[in-house]
Amino acid sequence: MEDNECREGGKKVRLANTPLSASQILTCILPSGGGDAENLQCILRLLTSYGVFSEHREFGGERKYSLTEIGKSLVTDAEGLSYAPYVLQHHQDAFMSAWPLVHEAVLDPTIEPFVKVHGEPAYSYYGKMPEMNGLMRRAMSGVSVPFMTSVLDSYNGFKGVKRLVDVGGSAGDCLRMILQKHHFICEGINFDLPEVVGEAPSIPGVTHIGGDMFNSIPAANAIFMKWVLATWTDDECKLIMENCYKALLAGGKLIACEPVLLDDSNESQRTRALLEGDIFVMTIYRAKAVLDGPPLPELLHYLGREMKILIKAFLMRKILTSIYEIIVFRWVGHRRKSFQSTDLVSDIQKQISVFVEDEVETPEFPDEVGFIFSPRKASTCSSDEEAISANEANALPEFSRTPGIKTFHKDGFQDFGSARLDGENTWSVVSKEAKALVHLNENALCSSSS
Ligand SMILES: C[S@@+](CC[C@H](N)C(=O)[O-])C[C@H]1O[C@@H](n2cnc3c(N)ncnc32)[C@H](O)[C@@H]1O
Repeated sequence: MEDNECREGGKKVRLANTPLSASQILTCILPSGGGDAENLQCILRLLTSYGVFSEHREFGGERKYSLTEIGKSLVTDAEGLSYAPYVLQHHQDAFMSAWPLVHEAVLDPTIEPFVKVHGEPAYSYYGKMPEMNGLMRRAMSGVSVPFMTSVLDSYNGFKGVKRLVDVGGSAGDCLRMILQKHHFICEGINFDLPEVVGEAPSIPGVTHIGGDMFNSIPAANAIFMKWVLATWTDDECKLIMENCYKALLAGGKLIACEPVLLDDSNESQRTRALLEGDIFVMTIYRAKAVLDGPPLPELLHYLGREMKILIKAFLMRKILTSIYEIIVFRWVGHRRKSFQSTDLVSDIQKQISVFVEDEVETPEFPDEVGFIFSPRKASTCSSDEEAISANEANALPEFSRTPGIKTFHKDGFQDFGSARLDGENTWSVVSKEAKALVHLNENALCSSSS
């Protein structure tokens, strides 16, 4: 029986959020009788004080309760989705046992509290517990579907993409929604850990591929990544993003969608949700261990100047001030030689000047503006011009957590402060996209604060 259904006289009925007393609610929970309505009332009153229920009481009469908007978000909808699995997921024993060690993250940030308790990182722990992985997938579906509805209403950057990979895509809901909206995308690849995609439902147009994003990522025109980077350290983010760079075909782009902290530590629900999320990640996922790898300037040089801006933005988390940013990177011209961001968020524009590296060629890509904003002909998968060649598609680079990058430019990171912009066209596109993002963030705010 669904959470918002009840039996009355042996018949299943859907409740219309009519205020009910504790004993009426108890009858819904335990149709065959029993239970203690008084104890239930204690819980209902507390939840009312937290805004999950509204209390209705005529003078001296019985207390009755109806669901508020927050309460409704915990009730499964017609598709079987709700925020409830997310709440349950965050309160599993394995997580709760890490919280008493949260102070350890301050004393010794190199091992996250979860690892201190369980002896291994969260994702490898889930991998051995199918029920934890299952709850994680349901939790992600419940929160991602409403979020993606808002993203897809506002964000227009999938145009022209033929092959899209969702890195860390869980059960594939985000990809399903993107493909349902954008029929020109011929192929969706849901890429996640083998034990996660192994249990994912089959989705038309979507291939589930199991793997490790720290090794390699399937080739694509565009990579979508939501709520993935936020759970990794800066060093790990660099490895993931480098693998994205290797996987993207010429003209491809990375669409990263991540929660970012607000500058102001106010008491709003939104700020609290973000700050709590940050501590959750710190406790469960994100130790600050330094991986073996190339020194930062080497990697930055290898990645190119625009990637430096994103990495720098991540290193300076504070400068990002919106709840969810979509940061899009587009590779233009020749792969590896140069690439140019066209979609940086406004906050980054204001606070980080663009670093122009002399060695990086100015991209020759006259159609860049049109690439994003001009209406494109509806394309089909058979277009030779845009189809990915078999060679390209199969060119999955092998990449380990210790990449052997040799190039080193000692001044790679020092010019970040210099105030040079690289072309009016790019920046007019940037500001258009930034406006769209502001709108998107407002939508995300509405959906997150409901
Ligand atoms: C917070 S969830 C986000 C899920 C999904 N993107 C969404 O927004 O609904 C992070 C995802 O990253 C996946 N993941 C973790 N480590 C990974 C790895 N090394 N390679 C690929 N995916 C990984 C997890 O299994 C999980 O599905």
